[in-house]
Amino acid sequence: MGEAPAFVVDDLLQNQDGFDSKSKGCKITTTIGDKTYVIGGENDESTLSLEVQIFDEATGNWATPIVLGAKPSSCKGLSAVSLNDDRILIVKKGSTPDDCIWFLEVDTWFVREQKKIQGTDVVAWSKGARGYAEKPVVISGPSGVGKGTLISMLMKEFPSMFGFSVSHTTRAPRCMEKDGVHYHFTERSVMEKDLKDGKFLEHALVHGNLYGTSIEAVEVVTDTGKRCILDIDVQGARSVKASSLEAIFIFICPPSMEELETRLRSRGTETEEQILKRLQNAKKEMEQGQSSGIFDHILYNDNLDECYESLKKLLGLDGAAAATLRSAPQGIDLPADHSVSKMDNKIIINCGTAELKKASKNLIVLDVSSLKGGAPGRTRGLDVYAIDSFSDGLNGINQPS
Ligand SMILES: Nc1nc2c(ncn2[C@@H]2O[C@H](COP(=O)(O)OP(=O)(O)O)[C@@H](O)[C@H]2O)c(=O)[nH]1
Ligand SMILES: Nc1ncnc2c1ncn2[C@@H]1O[C@H](COP(=O)(O)OP(=O)(O)O)[C@@H](O)[C@H]1O
Repeated sequence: MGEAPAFVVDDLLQNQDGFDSKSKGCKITTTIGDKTYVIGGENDESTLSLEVQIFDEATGNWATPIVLGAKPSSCKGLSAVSLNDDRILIVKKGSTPDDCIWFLEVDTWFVREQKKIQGTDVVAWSKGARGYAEKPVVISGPSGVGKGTLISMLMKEFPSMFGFSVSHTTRAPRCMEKDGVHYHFTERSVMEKDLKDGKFLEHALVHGNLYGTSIEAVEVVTDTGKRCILDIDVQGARSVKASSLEAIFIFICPPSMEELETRLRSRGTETEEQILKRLQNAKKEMEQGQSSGIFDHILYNDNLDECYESLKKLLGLDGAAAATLRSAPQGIDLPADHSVSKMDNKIIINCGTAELKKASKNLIVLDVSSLKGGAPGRTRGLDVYAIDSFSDGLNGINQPS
């Protein structure tokens, strides 16, 4: 339990209507229900770190929660607004355009689940990203069915469109596999610690080894504007389905178990013992893949070229527009000097800069009505535009520039 900073107690005694966050010194407080979240901590003279403490009004106690997700870097100041009582939108002052909007999730589905697992207070950071990235693609299927082959074909034909989520695994590398490219080959103790620290979107024990998708593995792909491909087993697909990562789920089936065995053996990467284990697990995976309701599409990989064409078709890549280059998602350019308020689903950022005033655009609006995703991972769907507060008033909000 933490010590209550004196000024925060003062703040807690005052109530403001409408705008629910207050700042004092280097910290900001936001009250949701019985709990007040105190965000910020002095780093040095000019920067703040984003520590989190919780004051529970019902018990009068202070708590330092477990903080999941990649934490925002230090900044020069903060503004905060609570959204839907389950997350706090944070605007970091004086930060780069792609790093100024963050969400501290305090009661989202993910946080509630983590609270149950950890048995204590949990909050989770999620970085805000403008616009939408196309849904990630989850590909599952038994060992040797051709998942890797199909994914390689897709990445070769559409290198600017797809990026591979590089998983962590405790299994040993095969002779052609490169660390950081095919997998992050990891010591079991290291991976277990990272799992405990909440760095993974999902993980599973497969064929006797740990495999997992780190949050970062998905984010590094999505941040480049590419569509993320995950090659994971059925257990992992189930976890992703339950998470905030909205994805397309595809299960690949072999034409027969005999053919699956032939492919596994001819690949020549496993020992006899490993092959037998994979074949045994394949039966279970086939049953789950076809009956669990997780998968949106089931493809049969009999003839490779035909299966690849079907895969492209269901990803919308069979037309002329298929090779269109995707651009990276844009950041949000906020000046250091600004104040923040809230109106329904719109966050109004008043930018007092001379440059913006000259251009008659001194209010920036963040429309948060269509947020998608969230911890673990990015919060997408932020719509951002500038308006002229003097001539349009706030009625001008519906005039995106
Ligand atoms: N849950 C989960 N499964 C994974 C992950 N990465 C790989 N797998 C699955 O682990 C299984 C074994 O993969 P691998 O050792 O590369 O063997 P292969 O499938 O025979 O090529 C496959 O079903 C993969 O889809 C991951 O990050 N999470
Ligand atoms: N349709 C297919 N017909 C014949 N061989 C295939 C086909 N698809 C993949 N293969 C071969 O089967 C083996 C296993 O494929 P791979 O992509 O490594 O499977 P997975 O990633 O699902 O374990 C590889 O040697 C690959 O070249």
